[in-house]
Amino acid sequence: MEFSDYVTLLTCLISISAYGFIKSRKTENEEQSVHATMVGSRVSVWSATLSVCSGFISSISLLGFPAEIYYQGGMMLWFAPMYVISFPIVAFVFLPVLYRLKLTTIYEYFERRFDYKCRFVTTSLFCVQMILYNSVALYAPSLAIASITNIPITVSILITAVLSAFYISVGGVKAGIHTSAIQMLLIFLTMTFIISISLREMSIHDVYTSVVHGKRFILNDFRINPTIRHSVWSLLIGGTGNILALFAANQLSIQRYMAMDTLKSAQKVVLLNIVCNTIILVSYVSVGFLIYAHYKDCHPQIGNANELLPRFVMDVTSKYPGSVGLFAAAVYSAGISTLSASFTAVSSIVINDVWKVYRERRKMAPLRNDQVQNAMRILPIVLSFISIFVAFLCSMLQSIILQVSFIVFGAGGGPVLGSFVVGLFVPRVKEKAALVGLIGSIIVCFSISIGSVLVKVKPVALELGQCSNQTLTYFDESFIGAVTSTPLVFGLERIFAISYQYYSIIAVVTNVALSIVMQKLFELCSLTANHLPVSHELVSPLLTYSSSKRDPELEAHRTQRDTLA
Ligand SMILES: O=C(O)CCCC[C@@H]1SC[C@@H]2NC(=O)N[C@@H]21
Repeated sequence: MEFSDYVTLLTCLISISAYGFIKSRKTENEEQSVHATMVGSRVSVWSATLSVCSGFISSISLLGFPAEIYYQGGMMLWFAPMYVISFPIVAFVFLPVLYRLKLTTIYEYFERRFDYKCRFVTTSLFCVQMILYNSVALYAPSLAIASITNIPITVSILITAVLSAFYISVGGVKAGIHTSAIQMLLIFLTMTFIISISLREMSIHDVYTSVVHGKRFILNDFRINPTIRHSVWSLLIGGTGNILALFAANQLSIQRYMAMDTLKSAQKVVLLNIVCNTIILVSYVSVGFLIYAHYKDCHPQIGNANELLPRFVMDVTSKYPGSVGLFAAAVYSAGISTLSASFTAVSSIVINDVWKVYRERRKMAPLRNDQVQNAMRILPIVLSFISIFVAFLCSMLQSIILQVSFIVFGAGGGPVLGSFVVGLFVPRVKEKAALVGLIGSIIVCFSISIGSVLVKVKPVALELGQCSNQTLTYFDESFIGAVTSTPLVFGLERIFAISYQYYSIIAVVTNVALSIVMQKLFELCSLTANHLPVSHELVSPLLTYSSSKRDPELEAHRTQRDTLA
């Protein structure tokens, strides 16, 4: 990186920090309640939309998606129709319940619907999931920065962690929401810049011809084999599961929705995310295709697939002063916005679902505002130390970070989503059965995730170009989904080879099925009396609506009961 790049990088980062700081100072006295400290309040729809969008667009997506397209082709574009299916489900199926119950964290729901044990297991799972995710999210920008500067990756990891903890401890959630909105705009700007600079050296027609010739213009893999990594089905069905796990059952998103004044504005935020996520997805695909077209005659030899985009930016845009710095700022801020948001989410969970509940159960005095505010400043710092440690471990792995994070969300978020679905749609299931369903789905998902490492899937070697005899071996292991490893007992290798996109759906199906079966069993053994009805506000309005249609008397009774209450 040149001097001008360092100036651009620092200017962007300092301006974003200053903006977050000023915004948070301005509103410091506005929000003193425990609720506001943890979820923020009165944020505009656009700020919240951009911040929800940026919540899960860290450097992992920024580096991972274009590399994925470059190595495997454009199938990921099927995420766009998948967003059109999944985000409305979040907005109209899950959000109304969260709003009706005025929850600060989603885990409160599990206690109200089931019991404290269910809340405890889902809370712990969330913390483990986010600590793993944070570590990958910390490693990704550090890797990018290390590959375009002389800064060693270890130093880069430390700087990123300190900056994210700083954002939150200085400004609280509100600063996080405002800075992440600005950071999202910076990401859009940078992607547009990379695309326009690249299109100066090749025409759209050249790019199209190259990707068609290089078999990257793949959009029509309709095979139903679940071991195919990216088929239309794995991306539509499995992708929907992933989006629901991320945007309906993850506190990182929920805390942003709950910062909206009304359900309607929160729903708008979720629906606008279809637009934001589609725009950014189209930019990943365009950049992936541009990278392929640029290197079609001589592909770069890089140590790690995630270094592909930084290398391309260095090769193509470095003649424009400050452009590499702009890219570095976007990658860094993508990382920082996600990290700061997830540090806040985990801190808020530890306070609300562990500390507060512990005191309540011990009949101790409720937490004071100043205690909550101090904890919200200190906890992000503690969490960043833990993440730094795990990120150092990540730097020893040579894994594909995008896939790793989807596995973490699938195995960690899928079971929680499953319990949410059981809670909302299967009123018959009570706490004991729900807990077995939850733990069963965690065991299944973790086993598949760990097992997937054991299975070697047939690699596809692709011609790289005329400049050497290299062959392309990244990312393509499960391209055709043919399992070639030694068969395991009971044909387990087929299960372990299932596309990582399906992990959330597998978790949901396992959780729901197991909960229903166990409930039946418990009822048969009379372990759980099934007489007590579940409060109607804890089940999906869709269910109460349809049951009231069938049973108007029941609904009349409920209305009367609610009026009295
Ligand atoms: O980038 C990350 O931190 C992890 C990967 C998350 C992928 C999801 S898919 C929907 C949303 N849009 C993106 O561009 N990335 C996230």
